[in-house]
Amino acid sequence: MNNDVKKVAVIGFGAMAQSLDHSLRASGSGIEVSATLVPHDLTVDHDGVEVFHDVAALIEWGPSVVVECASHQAVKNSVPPLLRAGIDVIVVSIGSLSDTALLHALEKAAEEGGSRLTVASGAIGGLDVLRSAKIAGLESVIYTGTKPPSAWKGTPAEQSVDLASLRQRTVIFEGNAAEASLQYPKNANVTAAVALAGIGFADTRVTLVADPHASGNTHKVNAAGAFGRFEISLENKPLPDNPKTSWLAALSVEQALHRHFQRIEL
Ligand SMILES: NC(=O)C1=CN([C@@H]2O[C@H](COP(=O)(O)OP(=O)(O)OC[C@H]3O[C@@H](n4cnc5c(N)ncnc54)[C@H](OP(=O)(O)O)[C@@H]3O)[C@@H](O)[C@H]2O)C=CC1
Ligand SMILES: O=C([O-])CC(=O)C(=O)O
Repeated sequence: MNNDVKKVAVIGFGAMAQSLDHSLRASGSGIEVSATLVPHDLTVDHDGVEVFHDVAALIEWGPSVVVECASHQAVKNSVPPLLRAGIDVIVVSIGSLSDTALLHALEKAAEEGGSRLTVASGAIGGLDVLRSAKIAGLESVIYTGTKPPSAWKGTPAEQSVDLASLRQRTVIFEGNAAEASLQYPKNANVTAAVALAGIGFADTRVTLVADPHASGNTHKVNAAGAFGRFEISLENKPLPDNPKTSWLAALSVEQALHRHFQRIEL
């Protein structure tokens, strides 16, 4: 891998990828999005971004790193061939990794290609603490995620509550991180990040809440283990184009990209 070549491609060009693109252009860092892999025709509102519909064509173009900002399906379909081709990938649709077979396939593809898969921290923090604490043994990890009703549109929550007429804080899901990741692929990637860093998908307890009084996306983690106790709470602002997605998730991808090109990872 030559870290001096900065041919950055993104998978998807929705709210997060566009936020990343604008932020990188404004940063003056010399790192910019130069290509995107999307499933349909798309007009990119400025020059300099090549649009691909086929992962083979993207591989041919020769990205130095690819950032997935799309979907669980994109991780499954597009990331293994990229890794096999020796291209490093940063993923943010982390809930896809609850599929153990996919995780193994990604590891095998990276081994074959001599490439590296990086999991962005996304909209959550404290993952370093969980990773360290896990070594001495974690007893419990509890995640609670709260978003305004509009963020739960198009999810299974609509089957149990009328989101439009909600007047009070309402629990829409209780279960573990494996179930949350599968049932809420656009809202519960953070539970997968917490599970992977900590006690695993089966044992990470998850509560998801729709709250008409919430102004943003709140993520809380409580953990206990041999190391002691840990509590973190984030009040994230959503991206203007997608109430489901926190701005912090886009920023986490941007910092993962900066670290990718650093000789010393700070
Ligand atoms: N780890 C974390 O904390 C977080 C992770 N996420 C993940 O990031 C993803 C992107 O978020 P966001 O940008 O806000 O979502 P958006 O829905 O705004 O954009 C996603 C874009 O990706 C495209 N897309 C979907 N599947 C594929 C595919 N297989 N190949 C190429 N493009 C594809 C979509 O196209 P189309 O519209 O045609 O479907 C859409 O344009 C989410 O779906 C979620 O999985 C989001 C928030 C937090
Ligand atoms: O962006 C967020 O606040 C969390 C999110 O959507 C996810 O974890 O999928």
